[in-house]
Amino acid sequence: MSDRLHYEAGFHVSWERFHRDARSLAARLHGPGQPEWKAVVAITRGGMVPGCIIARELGLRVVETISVASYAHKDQGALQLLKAPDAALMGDGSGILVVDDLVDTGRTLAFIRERYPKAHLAVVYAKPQGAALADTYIAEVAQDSWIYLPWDMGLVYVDPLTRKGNSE
Ligand SMILES: O=P(O)(O)OC[C@H]1O[C@H](OP(=O)(O)OP(=O)(O)O)[C@H](O)[C@@H]1O
Ligand SMILES: O=c1[nH]c(=O)c2nc[nH]c2[nH]1
Ligand SMILES: [Mg+2]
Repeated sequence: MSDRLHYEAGFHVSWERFHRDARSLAARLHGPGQPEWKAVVAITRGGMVPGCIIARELGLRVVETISVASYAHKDQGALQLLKAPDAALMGDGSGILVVDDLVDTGRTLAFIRERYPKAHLAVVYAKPQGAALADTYIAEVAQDSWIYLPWDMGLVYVDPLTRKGNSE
């Protein structure tokens, strides 16, 4: 059963909105005062979509991935690195833009921060519990809301509020 069933509300994000918000994130990471970014590192899988949009906006051709999995089974709370980015590229994270779609509890970003303390951690959406772990984010979403991302949804028929006006 998915975690999302335990959330009070839903925050549904269309492709158009996600693209706009990811572009806003890119704009915040660009310009005076911002470092010359060496690379975008997307946290798979959700970070690959904003990672692509940001790399395009900022003209960055070096794009890496990091894959982190949570294992609730044996060791609850433990995260495991399934795929590390290139160590020579990463160093301590200086000049590296790590991108994810969202931060919720903050466990994923805390794991990344521990390994790459100087990296810039950028996410599109942040829930209050994990927001402080992100260096930059675009919109805050309530902790009790499940964020429905466009690649997890499809178009469906919705019943009208009333049957009035329909011939039987
Ligand atoms: O702040 P946290 O509580 O750690 O949660 C945030 C992470 O959870 C989701 O990824 P998930 O691990 O579900 O994998 P996915 O990106 O492959 O969907 C989301 O994309 C973030 O990476
Ligand atoms: O699609 C998602 N929406 C969320 O709100 C969330 N929180 C953790 N992981 C998540 N994935
Ligand atoms: Mg993810």
